[in-house]
Amino acid sequence: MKKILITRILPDKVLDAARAKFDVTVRDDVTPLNVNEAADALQTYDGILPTLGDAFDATCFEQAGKPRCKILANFGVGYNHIDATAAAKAGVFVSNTPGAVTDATADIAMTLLLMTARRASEGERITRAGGWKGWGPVQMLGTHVTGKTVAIIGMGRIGKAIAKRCHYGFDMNVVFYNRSIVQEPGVPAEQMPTLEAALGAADFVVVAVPGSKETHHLIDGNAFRDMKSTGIFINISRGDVVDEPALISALQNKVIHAAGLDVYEQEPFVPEALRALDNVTLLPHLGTAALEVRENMGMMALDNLIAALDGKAPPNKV
Ligand SMILES: NC(=O)C1=CN([C@@H]2O[C@H](COP(=O)(O)OP(=O)(O)OC[C@H]3O[C@@H](n4cnc5c(N)ncnc54)[C@H](OP(=O)(O)O)[C@@H]3O)[C@@H](O)[C@H]2O)C=CC1
Ligand SMILES: O=CC(=O)O
Repeated sequence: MKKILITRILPDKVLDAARAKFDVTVRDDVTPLNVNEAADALQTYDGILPTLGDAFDATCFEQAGKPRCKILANFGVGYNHIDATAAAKAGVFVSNTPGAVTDATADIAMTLLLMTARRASEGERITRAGGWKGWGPVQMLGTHVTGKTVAIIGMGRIGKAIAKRCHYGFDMNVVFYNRSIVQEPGVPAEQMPTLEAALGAADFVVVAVPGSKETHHLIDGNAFRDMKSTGIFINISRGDVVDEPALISALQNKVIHAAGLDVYEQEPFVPEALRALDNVTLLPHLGTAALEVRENMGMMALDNLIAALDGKAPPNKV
């Protein structure tokens, strides 16, 4: 039986399906594999089902030499923790789970957008603490969402699903910035020629690009200065797409109005300065956290792994 490593506990449905085919080791830990552990896994297992943050970087492939492993079947669409070029050189397939994550992640973007605009987490904290003294017409006034302009940065699968929700659900005007021309944004939407133009046009900015060398700190201090001072910033992509200290400074100095975040530069570390701010909504990377979604992601990753260990190209090879 082929030996595989699953680097986090997955839903039972996925683990049962994996155990029916393979000799499975499941790592019972929520911290990512470090470089040494990742290199060791490449030498020990025929296939690996890694996820967020597991350090399959260039150093790990150098360390592993000629690996036993044939595939890194990533659990998730974002694979910025894997050096796909180094993997290809080492003869290791890399696959991901596109599509399985799209709607759930778009829903979390909308959750953040609404919660932040309407000060929902702040209100919840007050209510839970017994601090609500009664309804008042000028109490806890937030930002109205319907009819406003949203700028989507990265108009791929998730960006388009967010655009659909904004346009059809909230009558919002959609503009976007994307690396290449998008022929079919899925809703009436204007592609902006520059990031600056998109940021400047919007009441809400939602970031949905992949993490990569190219997108590292794409959103920096200048980007926040390009936004309206009433603007609300949402990030569901990867933490390091945003310069976090610049975001904190922009919030503290009222360069922008508020922010809603699902991802952070050094997860699970969330800076105290961010946690101290009332005008931010902070979620613990909940984008795909729904059982059916995690099952679908797992089964998709497993299909990729099975294909590669049968000597075929995985269906979702990146
Ligand atoms: N919070 C969470 O739990 C989740 C987060 N994610 C994150 O969301 C990301 C996006 O996923 P998905 O929509 O499926 O990916 P896609 O590949 O479908 O979309 C990414 C889009 O970003 C664009 N893009 C890439 N680089 C740049 C750039 N430098 N400037 C502007 N646009 C750029 C791409 O443009 P082009 O057309 O040129 O390629 C593409 O349209 C994932 O990579 C992952 O990091 C995903 C799932 C859950
Ligand atoms: O962050 C999750 C992913 O699928 O990427």
